[in-house]
Amino acid sequence: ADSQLNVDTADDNKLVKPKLEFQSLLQHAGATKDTFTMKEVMFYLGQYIIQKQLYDQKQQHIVHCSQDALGRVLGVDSFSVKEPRVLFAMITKNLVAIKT
Ligand SMILES: COc1nc(N(C)C)ncc1-n1nc2c(c1C(C)C)[C@H](c1ccc(C#N)cc1)N(c1cc(Cl)c[nH]c1=O)C2=O
Repeated sequence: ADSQLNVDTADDNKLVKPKLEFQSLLQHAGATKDTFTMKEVMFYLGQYIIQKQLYDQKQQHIVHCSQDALGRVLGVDSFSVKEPRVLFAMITKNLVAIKT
């Protein structure tokens, strides 16, 4: 099944399909389609975080999302943008690799 294919976060030619709640979050950030490259996913999520000012005013690499759909989707109350492995692990749980 598709969800068994591991989402290749490095290969920007691979397309991924966000699961339902994640899809609506990306649309909130301006996305108008339902399949993305990983770079596009990170771009829209980044826009979402900046637009909703979810970052910590003091330590701006910390994102607080416990009161936001982002926290429900990623399954954490906060995270640091400086931890790529942790970030990609949380995000890829919400994506399905598209067979191409
Ligand atoms: C709080 O963050 C920031 N705050 C500020 N202020 C001035 C307050 N300026 C820049 C950033 N910032 N730094 C990084 C990112 C951002 C914005 C776009 C959220 C992106 C990023 C991080 C997390 C997600 C998710 N969910 C999506 C994209 N990012 C990335 C991290 C990784 Cl691992 C891959 N690609 C990225 O763009 C960074 O390193």
